Amino acid sequence: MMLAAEELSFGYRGRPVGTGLSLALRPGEVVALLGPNGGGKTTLLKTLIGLLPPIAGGITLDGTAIERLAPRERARAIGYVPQAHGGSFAFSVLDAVLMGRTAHQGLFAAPSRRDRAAAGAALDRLGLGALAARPVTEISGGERQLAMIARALAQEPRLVVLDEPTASLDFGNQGRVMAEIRALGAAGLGVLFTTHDPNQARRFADRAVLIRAGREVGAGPVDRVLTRASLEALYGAPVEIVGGGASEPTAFLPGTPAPSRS
Ligand SMILES: Nc1ncnc2c1ncn2[C@@H]1O[C@H](COP(=O)(O)OP(=O)(O)OP(=O)(O)O)[C@@H](O)[C@H]1O
Repeated sequence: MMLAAEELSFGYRGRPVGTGLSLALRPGEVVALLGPNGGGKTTLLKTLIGLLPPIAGGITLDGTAIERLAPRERARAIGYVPQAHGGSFAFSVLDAVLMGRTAHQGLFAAPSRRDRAAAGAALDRLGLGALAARPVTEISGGERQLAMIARALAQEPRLVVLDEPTASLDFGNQGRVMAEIRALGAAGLGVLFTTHDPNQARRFADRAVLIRAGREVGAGPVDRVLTRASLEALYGAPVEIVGGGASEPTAFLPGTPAPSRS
């Protein structure tokens, strides 16, 4: 399944955020979307999945205009993990994940055995099995974020769109979630995620799209697009590059180094 946007203008009523943006997400491909705060990443994601109407331009899923698909068809095709937020109702973790199955169920139908199996598998995959019965209001922010990812996976979508999926996660869980995202790509899903960490994009994504003030300023394979110069231009701030020897990994560091402390 392919998601494509052509010459998209997007934004809110009376407040355009971005223009002239074209982007394609193909099966088996992991794409990272990077850019400064307020640059339009979340607005673009919401537009791509049909939560916000485009101001101009078109979005298609396998060639069909997205607005011609019923919300249920869209929900089956694309899993969406919004940016982490605090307040929610005291559903159990399992029930929250089961809600990802809504697009597969009949109206008001109780979850089927298949729904429960998909939810259980998604919980186990993210290491949340032991938390299944806990209210989502009584788990940590990071655990809630993992539960939201499990909910999107329980949906068994063909494409997954994630807004800062590792924002509140500890170092170990960042690695676990990114490995999971990589695995989704390897399993043939198209994955689009936003991140503020170019190292994460470089390590786990195939392609990167850079947006600034709602306009694309770079797109292509991560090794080509993510350079010191492109990141300094993207964020308008100095970036240092470390490593990069023959067998050494390269990493980007924000800012300039502190003066020697010795
Ligand atoms: N509901 C809204 N109504 C009107 N304007 C909004 C709304 N939400 C966000 N904006 C504005 O749209 C612009 C883009 O915001 P958006 O959240 O898409 O940026 P972002 O790149 O995701 O930022 P961040 O990295 O800080 O999450 C900003 O100027 C923001 O103030």
